[in-house]
Amino acid sequence: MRKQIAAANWKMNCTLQQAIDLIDGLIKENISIIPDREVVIAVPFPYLILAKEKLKNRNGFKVAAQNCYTQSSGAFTGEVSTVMLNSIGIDYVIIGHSERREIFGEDNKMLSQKVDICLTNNLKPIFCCGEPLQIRENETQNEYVEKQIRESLFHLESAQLENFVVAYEPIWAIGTGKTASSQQAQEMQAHIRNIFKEKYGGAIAASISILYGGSVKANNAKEIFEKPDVDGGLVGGASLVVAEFATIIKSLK
Ligand SMILES: O=C[C@H](O)COP(=O)(O)O
Repeated sequence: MRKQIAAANWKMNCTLQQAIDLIDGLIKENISIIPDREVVIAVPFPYLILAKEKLKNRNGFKVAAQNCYTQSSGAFTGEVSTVMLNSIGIDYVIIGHSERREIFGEDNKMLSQKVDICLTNNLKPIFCCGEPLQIRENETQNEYVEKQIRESLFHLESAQLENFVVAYEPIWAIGTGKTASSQQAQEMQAHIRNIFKEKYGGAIAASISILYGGSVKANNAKEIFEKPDVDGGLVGGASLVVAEFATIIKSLK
């Protein structure tokens, strides 16, 4: 079911004490989450159980991992599997964040395997896509994003796309303070929905939550989120400040 989602991606930030303060601070805000909305907190692996425990009685709050490996278990030193994440009650996994693609060389094929293993182990992927600056300047961003989606997701059956979340994150807008305009976000997100419509039909396309990510802040979230194909945001820097993220949650439509 399509939901409006405010997702925090803490990335590789926070000591244990900072993580505790951040989650407690959010809880203290006492924001009530209505049924068709969700708040997802993607924390570093060491804090997953803590986040899960603290948020377990909070309606609408979900916990996400920021990555997973392609295999369920075995000799893969340093990796974390979706079987493990499922066993501690994690709800979502961010797949294919541009930092994973760029810094760790994750390609569309590997990401298709990560999506598969998430779905096998009852974890919902938040599948990230988005173009670098040069592609935007060449005006080939629509083809670029379509290729990312086609190569990583088009092998899925329609039923596997229930509860699926996509995050469009133009790389030139991540952590730069340079946000895509709400119009640019809407145009791309309508395009993404149309890609799913052509492959899977209108009902499936309409059921997918498509988030925007890239310098979402308290002062621009409302304008971006009110666009018809923007179902909330994947928020980096601003999710590390309680008051900022609380305002972003309240900006969901
Ligand atoms: O996952 C979040 C995105 O990379 C956006 O990060 P940002 O809000 O710091 O630009």
